[in-house]
Amino acid sequence: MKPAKASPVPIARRGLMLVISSPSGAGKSTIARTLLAQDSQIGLSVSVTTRQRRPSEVESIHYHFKSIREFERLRDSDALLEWAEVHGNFYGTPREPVEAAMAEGRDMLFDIDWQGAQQLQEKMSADVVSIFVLPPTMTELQSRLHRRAEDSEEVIAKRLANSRAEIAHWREYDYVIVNDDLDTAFDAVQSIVKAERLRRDRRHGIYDFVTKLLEETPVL
Ligand SMILES: Nc1ncnc2c1ncn2[C@@H]1O[C@H](COP(=O)(O)OP(=O)(O)OP(=O)(O)O)[C@@H](O)[C@H]1O
Ligand SMILES: Nc1nc2c(ncn2[C@@H]2O[C@H](COP(=O)(O)O)[C@@H](O)[C@H]2O)c(=O)[nH]1
Repeated sequence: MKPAKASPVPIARRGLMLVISSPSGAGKSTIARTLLAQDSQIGLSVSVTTRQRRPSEVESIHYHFKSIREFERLRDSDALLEWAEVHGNFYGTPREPVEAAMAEGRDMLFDIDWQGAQQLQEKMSADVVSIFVLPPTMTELQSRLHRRAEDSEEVIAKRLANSRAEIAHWREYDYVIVNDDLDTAFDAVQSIVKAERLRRDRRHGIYDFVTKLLEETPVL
């Protein structure tokens, strides 16, 4: 009897999950914004948070601002792909937009902390590409938080106090970049995205090739 021919199941090309983390003030949101402005193929995952809105922030563009009760309702109904308490507030990634983007092969950017990065890595490691951004010095980190002038002295002090513990997670990331000169740091991120897309597309191309190869009927 002839062995049954393997019937390969075609896989759709999935989107990249680009995770960017850093201690507060190192510049990840600045880099993320520039990337989103220059690369229309990447969408931003807009998080939910219980933090107070900053004067410069717009609802549903920067965050979905929620009460603690609303956040808990989302978390408890499994509507968040990951969540964490960061600097005394809750933050989480809405699940539905991410699953839709991945299934449609659209790339997504996540500006989330190391706890969120760990959770995405555990759940969707094949799709995750993670980047950790370091400040050039701790003094410059402090200056950037002051120059940004968006948070109170108390909040800045708390974020600086947390920065060393956050930096300790740098080894868990695929790439680590130092954001000294912004253009140089941005170039590095762009190169990472380009290389990872090539890797993903090549893997996908090889999959299609192998699928066709196995479908061939051998001439005996
Ligand atoms: N390379 C750089 N040189 C000088 N200033 C920078 C550089 N990168 C970012 N900044 C400035 O530093 C401040 C903090 O940047 P940003 O808000 O992007 O930090 P962040 O890492 O996203 O912080 P948070 O986690 O608190 O959101 C901003 O005022 C930004 O304009
Ligand atoms: N685990 C998650 N962390 C998140 C999310 N959204 C943002 N963040 C991180 O929180 C801190 C503080 O952000 P800020 O806007 O208050 O300065 C920063 O490290 C963000 O990356 C999330 O959905 N999940």
